[in-house]
Amino acid sequence: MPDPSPRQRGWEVKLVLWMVRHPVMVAVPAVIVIAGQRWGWSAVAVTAAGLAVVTGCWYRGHPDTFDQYAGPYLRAWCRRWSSYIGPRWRHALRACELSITHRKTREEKFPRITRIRSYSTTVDTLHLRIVAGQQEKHFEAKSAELAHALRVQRVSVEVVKPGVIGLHIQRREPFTKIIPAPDMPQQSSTVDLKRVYVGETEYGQEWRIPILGGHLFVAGATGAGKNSIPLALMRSLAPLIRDGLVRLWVCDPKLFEFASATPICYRYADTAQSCADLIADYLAEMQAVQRDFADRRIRRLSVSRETPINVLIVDEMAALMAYGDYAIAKQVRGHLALVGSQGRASGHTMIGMVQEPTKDTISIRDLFTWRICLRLTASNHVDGVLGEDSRARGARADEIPDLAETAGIGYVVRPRSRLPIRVRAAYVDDTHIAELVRFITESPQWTHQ
Ligand SMILES: Nc1ncnc2c1ncn2[C@@H]1O[C@H](COP(=O)(O)OP(=O)(O)OP(=O)(O)O)[C@@H](O)[C@H]1O
Repeated sequence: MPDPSPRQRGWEVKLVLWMVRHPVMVAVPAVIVIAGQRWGWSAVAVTAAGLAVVTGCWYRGHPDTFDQYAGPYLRAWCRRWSSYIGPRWRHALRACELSITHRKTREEKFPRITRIRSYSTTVDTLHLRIVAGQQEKHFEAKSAELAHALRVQRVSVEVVKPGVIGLHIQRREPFTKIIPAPDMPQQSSTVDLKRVYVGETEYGQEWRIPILGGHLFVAGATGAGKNSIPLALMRSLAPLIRDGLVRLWVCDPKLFEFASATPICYRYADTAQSCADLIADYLAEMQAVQRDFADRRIRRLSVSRETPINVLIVDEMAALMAYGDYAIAKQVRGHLALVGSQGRASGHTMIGMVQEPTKDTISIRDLFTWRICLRLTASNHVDGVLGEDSRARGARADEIPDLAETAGIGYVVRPRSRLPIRVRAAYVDDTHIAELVRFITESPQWTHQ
């Protein structure tokens, strides 16, 4: 490597590099000028007006295709030149100490935006080629300051590839409306067990989670809307419950949340002792299935009436595992640890809900494969639920306001990039539960109990 020169790169070289990086910004004016000189300016104006009319008709006439194919690019283009334009962008980065000054030339170097996408009206995704000497941790540490400097609500950070990071910029609250309860599919075969509908993501896409091959942990302060997650799953799985392919084992120590769904539960318990008994039976059933699989040399579950998926829903886990009677808590802790560590392959899935997700209250926290973090009261609980540094990367679950309008809003972490994504569960109220119970119990296939 040569020694750094005290001279800066020439302006004409910078201009050429800018033109190479922004070919569209060079090509469009060039085409307009050439076309204007060749066919006349009125022809250019008529063509431009025609294009605007066609785009307008597409926008108004076919929102589905427009929002999918054209919307993200057009919005991103507008944002590029309105929000992330050079001086404004550089000012924000400089204010947050996210630029690097060359030791000799004193030239400031800024991470360069290589890509912008606006998949929804509320969230922009930027790819940045960072300057040598920077890493994603610098951006994580400054994400709150950067959000203020850009006048947006939240900035999340992910690594895209070496030297390139992604910034996900939430401009305003994406969830201003309640997400309607999931439709109940008519046929079991139409439900993909690896992608069961629960709600929506901040990108305006469906939020789906697997129900087979792991366990689900839902953390949220009181009133955060934890129950909407298992209830939304129950509606999405309705035909499988009806056909005996999914069996629900529900521990409801609060005596309230799932009471109206009792008719469709395979087992239901609402006192500490009966919940402990239910969990003991669930474990015994799991071990019987495992023995049977071992005898028959079965290595993979094929879902059928004989070998259904067993879903154990434990509301308010801390009440059973930490706060209540010592002997019951000890038994429940041991049994749930076995379910958590061994239930995957035999189709024994656990959904645990908790208000205070500390390691002391929920000793088996790490056995859960998928985690959802709704509104929490303490910032240091967020990493405990979603994994190390999740809050720094943008999962600000403790900043979700404690309001009825924000119930069901939370974060999940994208498995590969570990990017926190804001999500909202669909809202299932008493009438939807009654409809679910009727759908299942009034069907001739219902032979569960
Ligand atoms: N997904 C949702 N969308 C909109 N509102 C919701 C949603 N889920 C719940 N709510 C509202 O928030 C209230 C509290 O929800 P819920 O009882 O599920 O919270 P919780 O987290 O289980 O609280 P607790 O632990 O105290 O039982 C509900 O009565 C409902 O009005």
